[in-house]
Amino acid sequence: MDNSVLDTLILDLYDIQAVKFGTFTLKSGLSSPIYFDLRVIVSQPSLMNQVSRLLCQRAEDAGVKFDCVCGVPYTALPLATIMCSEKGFPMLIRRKEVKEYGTKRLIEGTVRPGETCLIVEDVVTSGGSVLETAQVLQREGLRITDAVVLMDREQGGGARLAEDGITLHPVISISKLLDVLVKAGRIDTDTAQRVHGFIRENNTFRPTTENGSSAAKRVCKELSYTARAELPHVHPLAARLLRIMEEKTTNLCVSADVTNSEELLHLANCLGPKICILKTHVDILQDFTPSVASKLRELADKHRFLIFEDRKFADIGNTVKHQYEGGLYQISSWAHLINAHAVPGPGVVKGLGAVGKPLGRGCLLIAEMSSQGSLATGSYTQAVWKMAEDHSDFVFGFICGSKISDKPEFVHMTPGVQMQSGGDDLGQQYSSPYSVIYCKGSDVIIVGRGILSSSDRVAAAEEYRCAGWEAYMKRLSESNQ
Ligand SMILES: O=c1ccn([C@@H]2O[C@H](COP(=O)(O)O)[C@@H](O)[C@H]2O)c(=O)[nH]1
Repeated sequence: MDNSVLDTLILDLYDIQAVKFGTFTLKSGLSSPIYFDLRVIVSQPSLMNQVSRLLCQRAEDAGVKFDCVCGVPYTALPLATIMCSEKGFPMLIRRKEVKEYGTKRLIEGTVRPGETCLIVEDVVTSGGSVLETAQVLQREGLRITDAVVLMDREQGGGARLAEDGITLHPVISISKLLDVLVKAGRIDTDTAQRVHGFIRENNTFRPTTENGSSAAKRVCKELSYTARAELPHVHPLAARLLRIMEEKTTNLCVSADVTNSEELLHLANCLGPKICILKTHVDILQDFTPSVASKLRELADKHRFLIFEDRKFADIGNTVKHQYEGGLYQISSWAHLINAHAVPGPGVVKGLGAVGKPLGRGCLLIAEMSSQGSLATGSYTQAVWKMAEDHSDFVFGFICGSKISDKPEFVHMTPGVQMQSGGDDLGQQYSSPYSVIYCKGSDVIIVGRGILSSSDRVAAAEEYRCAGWEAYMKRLSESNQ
């Protein structure tokens, strides 16, 4: 890339106040001696064209191969548009909010699962915005390997993205920017030193190591479900589930969210051959009786699936013991597995375990949720992972959006699955089976309305079974090549 072109661009950016020096409070609360506001370039058509050309050139010089382009909303959207218009690349648009009507899609444009999408961004600090967009695209089955960015603040974004297999290609680094501005006399060396110091002291990157480092995930060879069932420390119920999955070639859990017992039993009988787990919300049944539970158990034996009562226990140990064992539903007497929130602390697992362990039951911890704005992220998810590790005699897996533990004994189950990504009016967010199993490394897809709202539920379940299984086979064969 021609240095004089970059130097002129840097000076132009400074002159239109796209880069400012002083004291600025960032979104994170940090006080920064430098601030970028690249939004102002939308009013400078020739600069927009130049930046877009340089972004294309950066990708080209790095030999990046891609099929389509997506800009991180909002500043990079017009940049991506110009790149695509100039070079004839197909473009995708990421929505930040799901529409409340129409298709409810998060990505507009023609998505072809398996294709590679190049991400375009204006400024990268921690890499968080690029990752967020990458995750939405991955949920649609796209591969994300590279991102081009106009300005890298050199605060760890590149390293963070590399952990997720994304190479960052910056047109300008902050060091280069400071050099050019000092040489041109736009700022003095003290200002440049202050910024250098701030950047050094505020690196946002902390390598993830123990709980689900994606870098580690990629280098590990993957074990088949059967091989995992044979591991010495695997929970007996996890082993049973993994064997069922391999024998029936299914990683589909159907979420039987119906309100009538007859319909529930009918579903269990006709979808039984296609599924490894039937998930219930027993408290939405209008007519539950203990005989419904016994009939469900008979069907589970007949078709070889496990029953998962999605009760999401979240109280102190003593209370959850009663909720699990007693009351109207006597869940522990018929559900092979249950789940719990980690919010109350380890007491919730201890209480449930006191009831479930003697019966050979198992528990999943809710590490992440599929709903928009979920608070179960980041350090909370890590704490859940730790709680599972500490109680692996009862907890054998997670409800999560993607694989969070590298331990093959743990089973990862993901709700919010439909063939088309998007969501509902109440915040549910959907990813495809391919994205959940192949891209995100989860083990089981949990599908409710994707199947229940079909006029032919058996055919729909077969479609999901095939999609989930094929994604698993592809992941397995590629990881063992
Ligand atoms: O994070 C979560 C945890 C649980 N669920 C449950 O899964 C199903 C999803 O139903 P769809 O019709 O496929 O949306 C439902 O029973 C939820 O309670 C979840 O969606 N997300």
